[in-house]
Amino acid sequence: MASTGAFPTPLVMRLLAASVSVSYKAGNIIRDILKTGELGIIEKGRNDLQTEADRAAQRCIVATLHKHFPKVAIFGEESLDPAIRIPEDYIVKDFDPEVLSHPCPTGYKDVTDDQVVVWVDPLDGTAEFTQGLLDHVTVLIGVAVNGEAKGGVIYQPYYNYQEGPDATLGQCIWGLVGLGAFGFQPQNPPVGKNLITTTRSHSDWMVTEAVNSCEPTDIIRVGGAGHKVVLLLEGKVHAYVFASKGCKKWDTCAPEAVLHAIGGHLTDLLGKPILYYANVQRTNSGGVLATLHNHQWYVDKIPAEIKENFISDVPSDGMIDKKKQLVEQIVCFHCGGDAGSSVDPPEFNQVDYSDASADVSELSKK
Ligand SMILES: Nc1ncnc2c1ncn2[C@@H]1O[C@H](COP(=O)(O)O)[C@@H](OP(=O)(O)O)[C@H]1O
Ligand SMILES: [Mg+2]
Ligand SMILES: [Mg+2]
Ligand SMILES: [Mg+2]
Repeated sequence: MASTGAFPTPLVMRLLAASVSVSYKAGNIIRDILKTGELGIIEKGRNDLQTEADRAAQRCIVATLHKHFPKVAIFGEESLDPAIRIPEDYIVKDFDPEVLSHPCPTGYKDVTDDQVVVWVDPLDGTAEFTQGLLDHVTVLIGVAVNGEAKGGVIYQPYYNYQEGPDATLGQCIWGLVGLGAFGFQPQNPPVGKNLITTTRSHSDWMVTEAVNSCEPTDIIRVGGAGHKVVLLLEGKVHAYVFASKGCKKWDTCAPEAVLHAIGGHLTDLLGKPILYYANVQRTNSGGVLATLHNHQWYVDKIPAEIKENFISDVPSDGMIDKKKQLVEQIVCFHCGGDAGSSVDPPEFNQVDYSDASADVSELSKK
C-alpha cells in the first residue's frame, strides 16, 4: 500500500481508498444479483423495501471495511442475519491507488479510529431498483469525522446503461472536504431556471408544498438521495428539497461530503448541519436541503409552518454535546475495541467473518 515516504498513510485516506475499491465490488454484486432475476424482496415497512442486492452489497462493504479497520464504527442501513456466511471474495483487499496518490489535507493527518464513523447505504434507491429505474441506484459510503460528513463515495452501478449491452457500466465519484471531488465533470446548473429535484416514491403533501415554495421552474422527481446529489454535482438541478423525516444518516453522509467538497451544502430544512456521531439518531428529523449555490435563499423560502414540523440535530442553543446526551443511548460498535460496548444498534449489521479469511491484517496496521 502506498504511504507518504517514512510516514504511514493517514486513516482517512486509507478509509476512502478502501471505500472506493469496495464500492466497485458492491456494484458488481448488485449487477450480478439483478441478472439472476431473483431479487428476494422483503418489505421492511410501509413503502420500504430490501432486496438481496441491498443485503449482499452491505455484507461486502461492511465486512471489507471492518477487516481493514477493526476499531472504526461502521453503520449500515440493513439489519442482517448474522448466521449467513460471507463469501471470501467479498473481502476486497485493494486500496484505490488514485485516492492514495492525493496528499492528505492537514486537518485529517492525526484523525484516529475513535473520531471516525462510517455510514453505509449499500443500495440507495431500492424502490426504483425494483422497478427497473437503474440509473437512480447508487452505493453510498460516507466517512464522518468528529460528527461531520467529510469523505464520501458515490458509486453508480448502472452509469452508462443507456449506451447498450456492450457499454462499460459504472462510475465512482468520491470526495473529501478540503481536497475536492473526483470521478465526474462538475457543471453549473442552467441560468434563468430553478430546477428542483425531490423524491418520486416517498412523497406527501408537505414534500410537494416545500418544493413549490421554492418557486421551481421544473420539478424532477427521481429516486435515491445519492442520485439526486449527483444531479446537483452534474449541474442538472439547482436544489434537492425533501421535507420529510424519511432519509437517514446513511442516505446523506456520503452525498453531503462530496457536495461539500466542491463548495455545495447539504443541511436540514432549517439550514442547520446534519450530525453523524455514532450515537446520533439515525433519522434526519430536520429533512434534507442540498444545493451547489444560494443555499440560504432556499432555506428562507421554506415556510415557517413547514419548518416547525422538523427538528435539527443541532439544538437551538448550539450545544451539540448536550444534544448528544439527549439522543437515545445507543452503544457504539467497536469491534475488538472498546470492551464496554455490549449492545449493537439494531441498524448495525452483525456479520459472520468466519469465511472471510483473506489475510489483510498487515493492511489494517497504521
Ligand atoms: N418515508 C420513508 N420511509 C423509508 N425510507 C425513506 C422514506 N423517505 C425516504 N426514504 C429513504 O431515503 C432514500 C431516498 O429516498 P427517495 O428515493 O424517496 O428520495 C431512500 O433510501 P433507500 O433506497 O436506500 O432505502 C429511501 O428509502
Ligand atoms: Mg432502504
Ligand atoms: Mg438510501
Ligand atoms: Mg439503501
